[in-house]
Amino acid sequence: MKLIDLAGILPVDGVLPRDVEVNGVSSDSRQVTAGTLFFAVSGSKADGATYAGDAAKRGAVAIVAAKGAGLASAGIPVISVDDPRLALALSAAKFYGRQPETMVAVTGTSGKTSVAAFTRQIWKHAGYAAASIGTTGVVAPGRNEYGQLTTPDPVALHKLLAELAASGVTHASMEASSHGLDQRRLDGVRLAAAGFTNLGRDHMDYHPTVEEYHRAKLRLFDTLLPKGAPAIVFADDPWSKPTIDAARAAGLKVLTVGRHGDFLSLKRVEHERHRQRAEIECDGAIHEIDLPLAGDFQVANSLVAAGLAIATGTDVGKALGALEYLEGAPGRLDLVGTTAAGAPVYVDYAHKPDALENVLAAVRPFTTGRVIVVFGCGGDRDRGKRPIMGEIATRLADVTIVTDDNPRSEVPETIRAAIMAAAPGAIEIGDRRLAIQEAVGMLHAGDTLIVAGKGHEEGQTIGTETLHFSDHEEVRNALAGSPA
Ligand SMILES: CC(=O)N[C@H]1[C@@H](OP(=O)(O)OP(=O)(O)OC[C@H]2O[C@@H](n3ccc(=O)[nH]c3=O)[C@H](O)[C@@H]2O)O[C@H](CO)[C@@H](O)[C@@H]1O[C@H](C)C(=O)N[C@@H](C)C(=O)N[C@H](CCC(=O)O)C(=O)O
Ligand SMILES: Nc1ncnc2c1ncn2[C@@H]1O[C@H](COP(=O)(O)OP(=O)(O)OP(=O)(O)O)[C@@H](O)[C@H]1O
Ligand SMILES: N[C@H](CCC[C@H](N)C(=O)O)C(=O)O
Ligand SMILES: [Mg+2]
Repeated sequence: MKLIDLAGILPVDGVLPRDVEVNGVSSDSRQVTAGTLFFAVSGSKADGATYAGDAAKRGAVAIVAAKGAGLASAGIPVISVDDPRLALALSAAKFYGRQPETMVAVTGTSGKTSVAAFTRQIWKHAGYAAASIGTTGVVAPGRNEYGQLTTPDPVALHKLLAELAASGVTHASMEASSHGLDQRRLDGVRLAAAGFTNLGRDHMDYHPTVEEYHRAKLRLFDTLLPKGAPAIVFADDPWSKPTIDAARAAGLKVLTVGRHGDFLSLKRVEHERHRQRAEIECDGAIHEIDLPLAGDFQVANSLVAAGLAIATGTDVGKALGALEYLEGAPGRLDLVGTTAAGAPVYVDYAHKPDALENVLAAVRPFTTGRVIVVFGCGGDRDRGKRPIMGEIATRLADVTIVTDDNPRSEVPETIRAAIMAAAPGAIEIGDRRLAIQEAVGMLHAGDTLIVAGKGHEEGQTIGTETLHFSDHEEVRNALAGSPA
């Protein structure tokens, strides 16, 4: 790519000859090689401007920096912009070029991974080559990779989108995290539609208030979606109305789903143990769907996913019919096994209050005995959620075992103590393996066990070390060793 190709994005004129070759874009000086355009962004730990000299030494062709960054001494040309993160996202989109023709994104506190996975499955069922991108990684035809971030950084994202498009993927669904939206990671993505699931307490270590957290999520609707594009909004959440209002004000075509939904209206749900029967009305016609997943929230996620698929051209009957074949995203109310007496054990990714509340409520209807929960809270994350989750667990479960999640740099006992302070009667077992064994050993016929917080994760981070750890493996081992 020539520098001039970025003319619509960056004020390149007069900085360098127009035909200078740019052979890469990066915001990480460590990734810079000869010919890379380096973007100095200010982050949570460092200011990229500090690394301008490093980038220059490694052969950067120029530096894109915030106005007033004062990089005159870097020794290479500096292009000043208002928003270097935005400039990076748009430049990465331009540099890598191709994206799947139909891209959708979903945001919300809970359900993003599930909705992205369901949308991919619906499209696949309808015959499209489809991909999903999110917390559990990238899934596409012939591709299944573990990922680091829920919303990848724009350079990695656009490289991936170009690869997917080149491999024939026409439809892709992705998660839009509040960090990703705030940090402009999605700004260069050409979105056809977007979805909203719900809003609850999350990432209070990053967003100062829940209103600001909501505003970050709203960028998807009021800034990123083109006017007139469909916004699929779950209608039964306390934050649905402000989201609908904002999407309408932004000139979007708002399609609501759920019990209060107009586009896909949920008329009735009958719970069975590991499945549920739902009656969904669309355009005056009732569709009876046998959903092979447990949990009210999975009905909500299925409706948002079906809404996204239908709004981007999938036939209604095909989209709703595909719900009968859905597989849950790994580690989301994931039935790992049952005891000999038939008590189910689920691994679930609930690591925030609303998710924990939902998952515990979801299993109650089919639990004739006790609901038992094993969970902890991650270190170096929002401390405020710890007592809230302790209260929810003891209110909704019959037996609560408080254990370690990813303690990271914090003292595990301190994290547990903060949960225990609001969890009267809870049992404390720091070692997650022992906690799972103990819980499985307690199960009688009719009981349900939820091991919450780590879902699909394959490691446990203690200090700076991540050791292999899988709730799925631990549950299977405990079930194999359990007598009853
Ligand atoms: C707090 C946060 O969101 N951090 C993300 C952010 O980093 P940052 O911009 O704050 O970077 P920084 O470390 O302060 O450095 C500033 C700049 O200096 C650059 N630098 C740094 C060192 C150097 O030698 N040279 C150099 O150029 C860095 O590359 C960066 O551009 O941008 C980076 C690139 O995109 C991300 O990798 C990084 O994610 C960190 C690892 C992270 O843990 N993020 C989590 C909190 C996150 O984003 N989570 C969300 C939501 C999860 C969910 O609930 O689903 C997600 O989307 O995954
Ligand atoms: N629609 C929903 N409403 C409430 N809780 C939900 C919903 N969907 C999922 N959950 C709960 O949240 C957990 C995470 O679900 P999922 O991974 O789909 O959401 P996410 O938004 O991608 O979360 P994260 O931001 O942690 O990646 C599930 O394991 C379940 O406990
Ligand atoms: N994307 C989230 C995942 C949290 C998962 C939980 N197991 C924890 O470690 O707190 C985060 O990094 O905050
Ligand atoms: Mg996710």
